[in-house]
Amino acid sequence: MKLALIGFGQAGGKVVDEFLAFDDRIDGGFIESAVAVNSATTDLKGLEHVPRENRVLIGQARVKGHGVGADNELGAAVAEEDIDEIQGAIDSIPVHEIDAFLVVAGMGGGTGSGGAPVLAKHLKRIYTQPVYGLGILPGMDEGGIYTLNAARSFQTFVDEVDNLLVFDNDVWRSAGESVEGGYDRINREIVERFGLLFAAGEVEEGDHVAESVVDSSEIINTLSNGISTIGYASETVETNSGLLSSLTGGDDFDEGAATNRMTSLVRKAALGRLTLPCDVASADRGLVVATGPPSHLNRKGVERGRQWLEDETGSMEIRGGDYPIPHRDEVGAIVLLSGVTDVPRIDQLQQVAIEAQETTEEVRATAEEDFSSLMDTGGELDALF
Ligand SMILES: Nc1nc2c(ncn2[C@@H]2O[C@H](COP(=O)(O)OP(=O)(O)OP(=O)(O)O)[C@@H](O)[C@H]2O)c(=O)[nH]1
Repeated sequence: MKLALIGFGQAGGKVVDEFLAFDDRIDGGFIESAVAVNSATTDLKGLEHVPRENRVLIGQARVKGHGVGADNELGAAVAEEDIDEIQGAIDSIPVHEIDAFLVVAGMGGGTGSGGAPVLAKHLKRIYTQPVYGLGILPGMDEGGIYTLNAARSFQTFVDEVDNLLVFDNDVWRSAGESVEGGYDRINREIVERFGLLFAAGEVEEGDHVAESVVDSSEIINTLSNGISTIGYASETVETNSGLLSSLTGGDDFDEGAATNRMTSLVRKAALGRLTLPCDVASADRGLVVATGPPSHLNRKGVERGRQWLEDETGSMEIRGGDYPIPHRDEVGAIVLLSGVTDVPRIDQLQQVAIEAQETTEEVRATAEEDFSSLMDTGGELDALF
């Protein structure tokens, strides 16, 4: 499906940059336009693939290009104040050509965490296309302010978008990895999963169209509301595209083995590491996509995988299809789980938000008490004079 990508904040911009590189690499054609929005000049300068004219600096009047320093209320305020600047870049997007907007942001910082929900609300008010979010959760060891920002803005972002796709940095960290090196690898993992999903809905005529190819309406119908997570599993295969194969006129492809392989890849994808770990059974809808060289994609395998997911989730809304990618030596299964509700990390974030709210109320109540006793003392003092 064709997307307009908008990266908000540093993480958002970097991930959008990586999406552009990925789309180019797989010849996916799923990105119509890409925009990056930030309150920090250096972050915008560091991007490689987002066109310069599509990089928007906001909040100049307040923070002079230095970022909002993890203050997500300020992030939201500068996004609201400079929404016209952002709209100026969006005006260059041929919106009638796109199937959806995707707003990408790290939930732990200030600019993206505060600004992404503001932008999503604005887009929904103006356009009829669905507006999806891709929210990146902070690692647990990043410090309280990051968790608190994520806890505060997560629900707002969910409420403003048609669906929030979630990636939890914490689950994808590797021990001993440098932060920067870690993000480069993590960003590749992000774009491979979400990119393959969106590219799946963008198979054009002449692109080896199989009967059961996934189309964008199936992705849109799966992403109906709430939050989503993605699982992915792949296996290297012999593509037999070499000289021997062209001489013998084909390969000794084993249909039964391909069916079993696909069924087990679907299970591995759903039960392995998800972008946001959750109880698979709590999903409301799902989509199974088989990717890889057309000769290795078989309908029975996808169908069995789809039925298995139906049993696991008890949902009647599990869709399935192919995304043929010629010249790839990997067969893979993408499992999109949407409307998931049993998510320990989100429960934990909600708890943090509740505690923060209670602390704020306690602080306010104590301040009010102190103030009124000060006033009483003031009254007594007045009486003395
Ligand atoms: N996956 C991933 N996460 C990142 C990356 N860079 C930062 N993050 C995460 O994003 C959060 C910080 O958000 P940023 O995007 O850096 O902050 P910002 O929105 O630019 O806001 P300010 O810097 O406060 O103005 C942290 O929780 C990091 O874990 C990245 O390249 N990839």
